[in-house]
Amino acid sequence: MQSTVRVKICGLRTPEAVAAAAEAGASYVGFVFFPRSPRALTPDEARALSVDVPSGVAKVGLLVDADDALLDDIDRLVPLDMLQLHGSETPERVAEVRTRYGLPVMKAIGIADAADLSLLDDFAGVADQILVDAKPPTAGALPGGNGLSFDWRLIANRRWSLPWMLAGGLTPSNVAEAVALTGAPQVDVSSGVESAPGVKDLSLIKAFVDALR
Ligand SMILES: O=C(O)c1ccccc1NCC(=O)[C@H](O)[C@H](O)COP(=O)(O)O
Repeated sequence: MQSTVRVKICGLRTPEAVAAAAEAGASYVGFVFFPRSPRALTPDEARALSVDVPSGVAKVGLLVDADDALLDDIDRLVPLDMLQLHGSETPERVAEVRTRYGLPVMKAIGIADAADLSLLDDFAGVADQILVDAKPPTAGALPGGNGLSFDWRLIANRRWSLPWMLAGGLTPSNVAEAVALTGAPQVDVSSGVESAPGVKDLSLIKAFVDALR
């Protein structure tokens, strides 16, 4: 299958994983700045890793309800191309972050059932992209990166007002089906290319991208 689907590999922590993502053909790499995550990086660690990202591959910083102090640190140290806001940020906060840091913002929206779909429209005209992810299973779970899918039929045939990316429980085995069903122009994966939480498997990264080609 020939495909132009753009891929984001999220939660990278080593130069080897960054190289594997770039060599496989990923368009984006994601750095997680959420201390409770097994994939968390400090701004200094992300700065060191960003040197290994080839030009043409966008560096995305993932944050969860971050305050300006953390964002200021990251902005000072890490040459990011996009911010991914993965908490309960409001449209007003998204607009504020976008203006303050001068970077495109991708807002993550968690979907569990049809009632959640209206949230997708709340960020039109505010965010640059929407990341459509599975809603976290419980209040204490990580806000994302749980390897869980939602019912893709909920967004099949949807008309989108913003560029968007599909996430949540994607793997080398199911990503082609997910794209066929939803028409996703872009996909994002973390757990599905790991051998353990926070440990990327280089062959799974390649298999994931190859599954779309
Ligand atoms: O990855 C994390 O640990 C994480 C922590 C807090 C918020 C979001 C997080 N990850 C989100 C992602 O990696 C992706 O954007 C996406 O949700 C895919 O996750 P997965 O289902 O693991 O492929």
